[in-house]
Amino acid sequence: MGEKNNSESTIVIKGLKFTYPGIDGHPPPGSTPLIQDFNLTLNSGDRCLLVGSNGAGKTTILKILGGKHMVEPDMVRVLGRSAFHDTALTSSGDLCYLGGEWRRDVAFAGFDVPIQMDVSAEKMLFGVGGIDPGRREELIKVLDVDLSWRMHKVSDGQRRRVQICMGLLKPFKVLLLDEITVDLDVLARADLLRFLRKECEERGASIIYATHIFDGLEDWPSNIVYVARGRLQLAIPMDKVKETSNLSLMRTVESWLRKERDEDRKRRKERKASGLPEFERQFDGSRVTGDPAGAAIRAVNNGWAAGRLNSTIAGEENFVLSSNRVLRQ
Ligand SMILES: Nc1ncnc2c1ncn2[C@@H]1O[C@H](COP(=O)(O)OP(=O)(O)OP(=O)(O)O)[C@@H](O)[C@H]1O
Repeated sequence: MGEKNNSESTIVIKGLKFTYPGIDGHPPPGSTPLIQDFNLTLNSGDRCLLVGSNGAGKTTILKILGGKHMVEPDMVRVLGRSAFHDTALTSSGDLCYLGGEWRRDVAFAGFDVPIQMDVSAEKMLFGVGGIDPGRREELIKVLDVDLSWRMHKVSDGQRRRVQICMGLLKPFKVLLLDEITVDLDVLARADLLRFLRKECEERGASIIYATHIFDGLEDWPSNIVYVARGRLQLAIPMDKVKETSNLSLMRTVESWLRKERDEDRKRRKERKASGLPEFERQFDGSRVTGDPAGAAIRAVNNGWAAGRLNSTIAGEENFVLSSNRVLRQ
């Protein structure tokens, strides 16, 4: 973890920089990168908790690591290879990403399977070839899956259990989890976390887990990584966190986020006072992030685009301003 870089390193991020492309497929000219100056090394066996406020860039980082966004090959190495360019990393199951669109479909070794069709859990879990039967049995037990469940008739949490079970069938070397345990009941979550811990301790797998739910996580991570505004703020072993703070994990993270929010507010106030736009990442000609509704309204008021705005966009996350309307992403 941190600057250590040895033969056991499973993830090496060096000077990562990333900007989402605009509507023309290219980063908007002059835009500030969303992710910048990001360096991190993770070693075999690390269980890393990725924390940060909404919009900090956690999903973006996990997707880059999962090979879903292209970056220069030297910026991100997973198991010594470029996750985006080396598709064998995911198809072999060595690199596994569970999150995002995966919540709707099951992504298994590069294939997406709709999760709501009329199919039994058994068919899903036994329909995949080349799986160690012992591992499958263990996962079915850990996630307490009833093989007779019909996927279109089960609850969200039951469906999620089958999904997670599918996702973990192949013995991954690097696992990226993006807030996937939200629907699980306390028992399922605890058992899954125990299983994942064992995978790291016994097989030397590495896991990065992005979550806002700290319940039951107190003793799970070996490291914690805190990201704010796409920049790495902290990457430390959990022992260090415990040494420096006697607060619970949740309270510790809460204190970091409060400090960040107060600093953000102060910065915005200062920018406003000096006549600069309140939000740094606002209308850039094609895309609005940050406070999109506010920035979009300001952009339109300033004559940058003829907008079709109404109250329904307030509070939404992402907009593209086209020449005559605001499109929600
Ligand atoms: N496809 C996209 N195009 C443009 N900007 C995007 C896109 N996806 C996300 N963003 C922006 O990137 C920033 C980081 O988003 P990201 O989803 O990585 O944050 P996060 O830390 O995972 O947030 P949360 O905790 O809410 O899930 C946000 O400001 C968001 O608006």
